[in-house]
This record gives sequence, C-alpha cells and structure tokens, in this order.
Amino acid sequence: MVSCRNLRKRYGTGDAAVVAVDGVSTSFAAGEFTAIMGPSGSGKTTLMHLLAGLDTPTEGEVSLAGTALAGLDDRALTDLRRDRVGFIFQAFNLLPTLTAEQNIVLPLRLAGRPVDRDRLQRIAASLQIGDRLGHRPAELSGGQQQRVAVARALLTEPSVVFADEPTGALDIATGRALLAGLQNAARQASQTIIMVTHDAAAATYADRVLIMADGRLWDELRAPTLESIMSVMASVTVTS
Ligand SMILES: Nc1ncnc2c1ncn2[C@@H]1O[C@H](COP(=O)(O)OP(=O)(O)OP(=O)(O)O)[C@@H](O)[C@H]1O
Repeated sequence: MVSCRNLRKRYGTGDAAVVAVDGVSTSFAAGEFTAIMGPSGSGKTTLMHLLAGLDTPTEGEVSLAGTALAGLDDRALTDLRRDRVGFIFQAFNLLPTLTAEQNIVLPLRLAGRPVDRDRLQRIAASLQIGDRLGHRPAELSGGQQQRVAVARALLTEPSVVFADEPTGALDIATGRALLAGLQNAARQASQTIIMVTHDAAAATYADRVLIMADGRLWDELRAPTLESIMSVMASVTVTS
C-alpha cells in the first residue's frame, strides 16, 4: 500500500547539511499496523512526511496507494492525500471557527461524500468525545482536540493513516482506546496504519515495529512485545 526505495532527505547545504533520512527502503502492506520508533532526531517524522507526500525526498522514491509520488503535480498529490490518506499529527489542524463535529466531517463534505452518522457517533463514543461534538476547538482540552483529529482521520476510512505520536497528550485509558481503534482500523477495515511513537507500550499494538537510528532502519520487529522493543531500543547506538 505504501513503499519507498533508497529514500534520502538532506536538509541544508555544506557544513550545515543534515541527512535526516539516509537510504530507507521498506513497504507497508494493506491492513498492516506499523510503529516507527527510534531516538530523538533519528528521522522518524521526516520519514513519515516523505511517505505521506508532505515533503519531497532528496533522492529515492515513494509509492502511495499504487501511485508514484514523484510523478504527481501539486493538484494530483492533494487529491491523492484527500481521497486515500488520513493524518493524525501533533498539530491537530482543526479549524477554529468550526465545531468538533464540523471539523470531523469536513473532509467528507469537501469530497462531496455522505456522512454516516452512526459511524460518526461510534467513532466519537469510542474516543470519548461524544458529548463534546458541539464545541469549538478553543473550548476543548489538548487531548480532546487530538481525539477530534483522530475521529476526522478515521471517519473517511482512508487506505492509509499516518499518526505522529497520537497518544502523546492522552491519559493512559484514552490512549489505549485510541490504539485499539487504530488496531481495529487495520484488522477490520484493512487500513494501513503508520505511527511514529516514543512509547514502547503503544508500539505493542502494532503488527511490526521499525526502529530508526541516524536516518537508517536499524531493526524491524514482528509481533512486538514490550520486552523485545525495549531490548532493541537499548541496543541502538547513535553515531552522530
Ligand atoms: N526542516 C528541517 N530543516 C533542517 N533540519 C531538519 C528539519 N527537519 C528535521 N531536521 C533534522 O533532521 C533530523 C531528523 O529529524 P526528525 O524530526 O525526523 O527526527 P525524529 O526522529 O522525528 O525526532 P523526535 O523524536 O525528536 O521528534 C534532526 O537532526 C533534525 O534536526
């Protein structure tokens, strides 16, 4: 569903240049839930942005939902993202003048697609924001805003969902509900989930964990457990 080959991203030039992603090749199957882990600065967010077409690689290729991103103009890329991709990022990008519910249904409205009210209610209830739907973002806590962004990403049933630290601002119970929701989206709706996290407990919800170090893939775990993740993370050495 998503794949990349020899992906490289360099920021800046000369002495100030930073190679954030340094030759990554991997793929993410339909219905697979992958967590990306690694030390701060190891390139996790940059890799995710490249895979999502939010940033352009210095070298290498990305294919998203069967389409090579390099061949797309801005308009085609925007259409592909709107139709096939959901985002759960740290910046929730909620529109301040709209209510939570209006924010959640906005992508469907923009695409001219009908809103399944039952599904909306189910997703909102599972994320524990069912009683906050009439509120504007400024009237919601950070964690509630995050869950509104998650509901917005899941409602359209995109083929691929990118999540950047989705449990960061949540209490443990709500975080688990969110992770179980992502796991269900992968298992039941065959959505491909790609999640960056620092939280090993969160990563155990994934089918596999990619561990990055210095912009490269350091290791890959299938059917990860807390123990196996902690063990690999402890083995990561950072050279720069
Ligand atoms: N726009 C940018 N311009 C210059 N350097 C950047 C830019 N974005 C990221 N970097 C650098 O690229 C490297 C990888 O950053 P990235 O944000 O991908 O890491 P990360 O693993 O997601 O880190 P964290 O866990 O701290 O969020 C870092 O050294 C960072 O300083």
